[in-house]
Formats: sequence, C-alpha cells, structure tokens
Amino acid sequence: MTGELSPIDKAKFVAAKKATDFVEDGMRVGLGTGSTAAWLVRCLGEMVREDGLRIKGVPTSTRTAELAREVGIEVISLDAAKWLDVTIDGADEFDGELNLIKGGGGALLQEKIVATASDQMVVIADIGKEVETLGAFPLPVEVVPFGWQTSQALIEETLVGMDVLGRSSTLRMNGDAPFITDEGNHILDLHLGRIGNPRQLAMVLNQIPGVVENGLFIDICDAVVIGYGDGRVEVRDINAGTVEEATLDFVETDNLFTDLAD
Ligand SMILES: O=C[C@H](O)[C@H](O)[C@H](O)COP(=O)(O)O
Repeated sequence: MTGELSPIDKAKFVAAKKATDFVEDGMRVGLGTGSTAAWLVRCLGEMVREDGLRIKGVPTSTRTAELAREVGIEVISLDAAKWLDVTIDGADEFDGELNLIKGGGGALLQEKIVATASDQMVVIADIGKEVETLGAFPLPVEVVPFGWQTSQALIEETLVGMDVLGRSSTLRMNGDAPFITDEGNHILDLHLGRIGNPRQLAMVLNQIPGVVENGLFIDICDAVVIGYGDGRVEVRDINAGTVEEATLDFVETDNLFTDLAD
C-alpha cells in the first residue's frame, strides 16, 4: 500500500512504531494480531532487516505468523520460547486501569496465553479504543463447537446476575459458515453495552462448560501506547504511573506499507 494513510491508520502506525522502544536486541517478543499489531510486525521486520535487530517472535495467530515470516522475523513457538520479555498487541477497548476487551479478530485465546507468559504486555491502540467503562464493543467468548447453543444459553442465563446492560449474544459468522478460530472453536459475541464488573464477569464466564476463554484481559496489560492521527503518541505505564508524550514523523516506505494486513 502506498500513498496517503487515513488518520486512523496513521494513529495505529505511530502507536506501533513507538512501541518498538520496548523491544531490545535478543528479546523474545509476543506478536499480537489485528490491524494495529500488523503495523508493529512490519516495523519490527524493518528493524530486523535494516538495523540488524535480533529477536525471536512468538505470533498469536496464523495470520501474524505468516506476516512475521514474510517481513523477516524469526518465528518460534511459545513452548520453545517458554517465557517472553514483552508482548505487544492491539485491543478493541481499554479502560483507565488498562483492562481490555480483545478478540475482535478472533485471536483472543492465543493472545491471552502469550500475554500472560510475558514479563510485560504493551497495548498499541488509536485513541478511539479508550473507554470509561468496557462493554460497548461486543465481548468475544471462545466456545467449543460441541453443544455451542447450550453454552450460549448458559452464558445468557449467567448474565442475568451480572452488572451488564444487555444480555444477547450472536454466533460470529464467516460468510454463511460459523467463524472458526485457530484452535478450531467458535466465537460468541456478547452484546453487553456496559460491563460494571469486568473482573467478576471474566471469572464467571470461564466457569461455564464449553467456554474456552473470554476476551476480557484483566490485570494483564502493563502499558498502553496511544496513537493520534496527527502523529502524536502517548505512553501510559500503569506500574510506573508515568505518561510520556511524543510526536513521530511518518516515514512511508514501500517496504513497510506493501501488503498492509487487515
Ligand atoms: O483478535 C484480535 C485481537 O484481539 C486484536 O488485537 C483486536 O481485535 C484489535 O484489532 P485492531 O488492531 O485491528 O483494531
């Protein structure tokens, strides 16, 4: 892809670019999934090819694994890495405590496993992902295909006792067929509107038979790099309690912008 980027792509790009500050030579790095994470993979690939950065990447989806290999990043499995220095990933929503909704692209299971096996998780996002209260974005829940409608009914029943606005859910589709995750499961999107107690909901959902994992990431994220369409970035570190602001230049190269992942 060449030419002028939209403000939202600029915001995603500068967040991803700034987040490369968290990556040092020799690190084992968890590579997220989605359009923002794709920018990160491309930026890291460029650093590998042009600056000699040596990293081992653990991808969170087959899509990211393909892109990482394509841009020159050495890819290893999580079991080979055992533990990661940092994972950098996108999010669908983040709140003031850096709790997240993830899974809009269906990769939440591998993403949560990889993020929790890391010393640090850094989220990269455009400013539109920040919310006061999680829940406007439908919460993805990964369920096994066997008896998924029973799991769905149990989930909706469980939501009656929860601090949420809505309780309906829909099976995610891919055209005419159910969406299938990398682990061969389905995704139910929960239309909750507002999640009053995300910590409680995350625990309760995972007790329901058939539920594999949910897209609430509680106390997992350490820092967020927020991008704006004009090139500004803000790095909020929840542990250090610091906020850093900067402005990045756009350096559009064919290397970085060809085959932009969706
Ligand atoms: O399953 C997908 C992931 O959780 C993504 O990181 C999330 O959906 C954000 O994606 P994007 O950067 O494309 O908005």
